[in-house]
Amino acid sequence: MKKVGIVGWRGMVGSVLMERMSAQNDFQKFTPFFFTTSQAGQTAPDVGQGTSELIDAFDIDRLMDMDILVTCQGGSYTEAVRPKLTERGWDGYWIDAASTLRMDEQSIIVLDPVNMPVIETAISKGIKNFIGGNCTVSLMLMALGGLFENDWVEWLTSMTYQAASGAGAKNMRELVSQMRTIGDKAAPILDDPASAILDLDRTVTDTLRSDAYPVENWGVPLGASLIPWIDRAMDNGQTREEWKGFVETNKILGRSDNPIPIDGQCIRIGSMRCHSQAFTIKLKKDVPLDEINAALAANNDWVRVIPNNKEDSIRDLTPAAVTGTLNVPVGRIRKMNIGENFLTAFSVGDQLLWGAAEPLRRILNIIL
Ligand SMILES: NC(=O)C1=CN([C@@H]2O[C@H](COP(=O)(O)OP(=O)(O)OC[C@H]3O[C@@H](n4cnc5c(N)ncnc54)[C@H](OP(=O)(O)O)[C@@H]3O)[C@@H](O)[C@H]2O)C=CC1
Ligand SMILES: N[C@@H](CC(=O)OP(=O)(O)O)C(=O)O
Repeated sequence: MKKVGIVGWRGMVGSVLMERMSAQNDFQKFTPFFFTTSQAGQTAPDVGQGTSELIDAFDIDRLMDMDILVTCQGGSYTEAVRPKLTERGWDGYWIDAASTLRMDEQSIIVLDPVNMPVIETAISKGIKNFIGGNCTVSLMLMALGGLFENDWVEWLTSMTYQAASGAGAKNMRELVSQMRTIGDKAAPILDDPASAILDLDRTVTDTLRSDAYPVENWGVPLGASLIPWIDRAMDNGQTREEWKGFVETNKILGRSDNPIPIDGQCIRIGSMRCHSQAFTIKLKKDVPLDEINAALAANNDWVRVIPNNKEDSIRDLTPAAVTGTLNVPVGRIRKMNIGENFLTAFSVGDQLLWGAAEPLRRILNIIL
């Protein structure tokens, strides 16, 4: 059996990956070795193959002994360790959640329901770095894969509503703690049915602006507000999250030489782990809506086309409905007033599953 080293298994993405791998019996297919940057010598998780010790994740000799390394440890770990393994001539497969190597020529961004041919070509050419894509990009492609597969997209904008989990575990906790603070401060007014609505509103606003509101991680209120900025600034006014939409999508589709223009605005909202996106899509031709719906639904096993009516949309096309599942609903699909070649749609997806862990466990299985 192949030896697979797993780094970052107890972080947020790593924990979701471990859950999925256990649920799918992946650990029966290889011999796992668990690495750590901080707990070497402590007991490793027992995934059905007995107990073992955690190995130092900076021990290059031990890493070199692995056939495949899977890391959810983050970009600084990748930067510190991957070059050392290359220098020492390690020939194994590197599977990584971090963005560091995504645009590297020696790497492929993996999303096999969408780019299996690109992955197969890469494996046959001897590519060894297989990197999970940006969550927003992967979820957009899972939702709209049918349009790209048919080469109908001339250009696309994506306006996002991104969950707290994309910023990490501490930020998720802080969002809930912000919600609690609002609830606590508003409770006396809320509990009095005769209270004036403007008193309630003023109390919430005062809470948002007060020192009691916890903003250590977000820097500003997210609960009962939003944050119109994700990741760092690029020179052209985009954020890096917005930049990834163009470069990563085209790399995943294997069309970096003939890219589809993609841009938009990425916004943080107060959902826990589901990213949502509203699309404006310029089609290359006037494709009838029933053909569009059929192509979207047929693209992969997880996309769900939601009929464009109130009942279905508010029930099935929300973070509350999707969180913790692999379903990627896409709905609110219609031609826009501005012309028959203009399509709008809205999608939701769990950013820790298809947005992070699932493409990694699937590429591991493909390589095995
Ligand atoms: N968050 C996301 O939505 C996405 C993240 N990614 C990428 O995945 C990588 C990892 O992200 P994420 O999972 O959010 O990182 P986390 O911060 O949750 O975990 C990273 C590491 O922190 C260490 N750690 C220290 N204290 C704790 C603790 N109390 N509980 C758990 N782990 C702890 C662990 O390493 P050790 O055991 O060695 O101490 C762990 O592997 C990043 O590169 C990120 O860019 C990719 C797609 C989406
Ligand atoms: N940037 C994403 C999460 C993430 O980790 O993205 P990336 O893997 O591209 O760094 C978000 O904040 O929602």
